[in-house]
Amino acid sequence: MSHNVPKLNDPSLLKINVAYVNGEWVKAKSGKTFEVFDPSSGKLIGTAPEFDAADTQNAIDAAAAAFPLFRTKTGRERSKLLRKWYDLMVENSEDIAKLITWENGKPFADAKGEVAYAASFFEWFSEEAPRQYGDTIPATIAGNRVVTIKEPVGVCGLITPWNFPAAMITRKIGPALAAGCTVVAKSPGETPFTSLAIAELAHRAGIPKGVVNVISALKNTPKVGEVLTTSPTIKKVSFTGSTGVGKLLMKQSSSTLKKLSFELGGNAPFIVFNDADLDTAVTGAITSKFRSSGQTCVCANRLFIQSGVYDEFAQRFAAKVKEFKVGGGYTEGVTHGPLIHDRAISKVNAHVRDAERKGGKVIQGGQKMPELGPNFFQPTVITGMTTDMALAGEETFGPVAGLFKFDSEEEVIKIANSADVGLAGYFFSKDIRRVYRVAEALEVGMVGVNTGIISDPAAPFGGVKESGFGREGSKYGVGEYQVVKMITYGGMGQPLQK
Ligand SMILES: NC(=O)c1ccc[n+]([C@@H]2O[C@H](COP(=O)([O-])OP(=O)(O)OC[C@H]3O[C@@H](n4cnc5c(N)ncnc54)[C@H](O)[C@@H]3O)[C@@H](O)[C@H]2O)c1
Ligand SMILES: O=CCCC(=O)O
Repeated sequence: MSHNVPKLNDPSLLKINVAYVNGEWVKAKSGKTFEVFDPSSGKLIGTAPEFDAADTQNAIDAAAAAFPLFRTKTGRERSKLLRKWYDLMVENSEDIAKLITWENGKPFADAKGEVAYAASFFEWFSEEAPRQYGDTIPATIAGNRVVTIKEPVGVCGLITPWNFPAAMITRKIGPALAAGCTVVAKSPGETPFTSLAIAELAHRAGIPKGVVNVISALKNTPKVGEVLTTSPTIKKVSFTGSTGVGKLLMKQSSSTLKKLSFELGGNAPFIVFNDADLDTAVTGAITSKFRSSGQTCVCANRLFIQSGVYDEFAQRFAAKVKEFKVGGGYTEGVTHGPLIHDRAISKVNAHVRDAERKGGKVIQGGQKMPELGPNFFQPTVITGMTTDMALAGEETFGPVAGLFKFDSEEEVIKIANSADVGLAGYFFSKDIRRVYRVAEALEVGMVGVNTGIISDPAAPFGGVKESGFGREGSKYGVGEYQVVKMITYGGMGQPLQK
């Protein structure tokens, strides 16, 4: 087989034309399907069912029917199911990674890293499931006793993007199941096959029918989204994607006042102060900016370098970027794959051309790579960036690093915080007082100090401002899928005098 068509150890993990509803593999009632393409070669991978409103409603009904029993399972029982699912993810990691590379394009080594990351959410939440404690609260009213218990919020609608076809869906399903919720997960239209393979592993793990439903749509996505956000049966929507779509989904959800968690777009500042360890800063910038070819919501978008180290940083950073090998994700030695589609290429190209027009200097890359395929772009470094450029105000979501020069700490904090969004921020410094000061001053949900990698199932992931609200992973993750119920026991009498 050509390197573009991976041979799976277990071919039954590739689900063509079917989605997973109520424990069964089903087609769209209309029989309609949509095509999914390999972003490296542009070739067809296969077709997936184009679910419509009625199909989505069936999945919601299945999740609703499964909820009353699933919510009564003990935390330990739910833990065992998640643990089994985790074990199956690990056992099948090679195949899941092949699917990720095929439909997303990221290099196979990165895809394997994503599977480990994705599985780690099942592991983490299998450990959280049995430990969902309430409170005992001293009452103000004599004779009353007050306690709280945590209850699952109900049926959840989950919507995830293509950039982490495995990890975004497990980061939502893991805590939902730990809390005792049942779910309808809409897989991304660009990368449905990874999610569907994970659904097959749910089946094999013995997750009861209807608890996990994974559906697919491309053209019908807005309709499916509307059903998930307006159905009175759905009590919670968790969405990862762009800020624009987040705003629409929030508006739609207002009709039934759902509980919401939104992980939206970012525009991460990445700041290198004169006193930074430059080797660490260059390594951090490489990993933060170019992870998944710049297509992560926490990728550095604006790199602010203090004037004393600007030239040296730029030269060392560009030299590292020059060493990248761009190509198809299965090719040995390839470090960076394609972008997801031609719209992503157009946006990246527009940001580079705009920067050039306004005086920026491309010192590395800067061009499309049609010789490799339609969706490849050279990893790019631009110096002389200014705040009037498109890249400064808008997330590029691609392999372009724009270097801005700054002089003072006050100046850079002001510019960094001028964005409407606030997901991740990074900075590099060896001054302990500055480290505290700047970490506290940045208007973001997550800060990396002297590191470019912050993603960890144990750490709360989420943003502020127009990057959304809610936290995924960590000890806070399950709470997003629970409601706190307060119970007051009246007439309990006063404590006995001893
Ligand atoms: N904060 C995070 O954790 C995070 C993670 C990944 C991506 N993102 C953001 O997502 C963006 C890139 O992804 P994208 O362009 O695919 O985003 P997008 O918002 O267009 O799509 C994300 C998901 O939402 C679905 N969707 C799109 N329109 C919808 C609608 N009307 N109703 C229901 N679902 C709908 C898509 O099918 C996809 O599955 C970037 O802005 C990035 O920062 C954020
Ligand atoms: O792109 C969004 C998620 C990235 C991550 O979890 O590190």
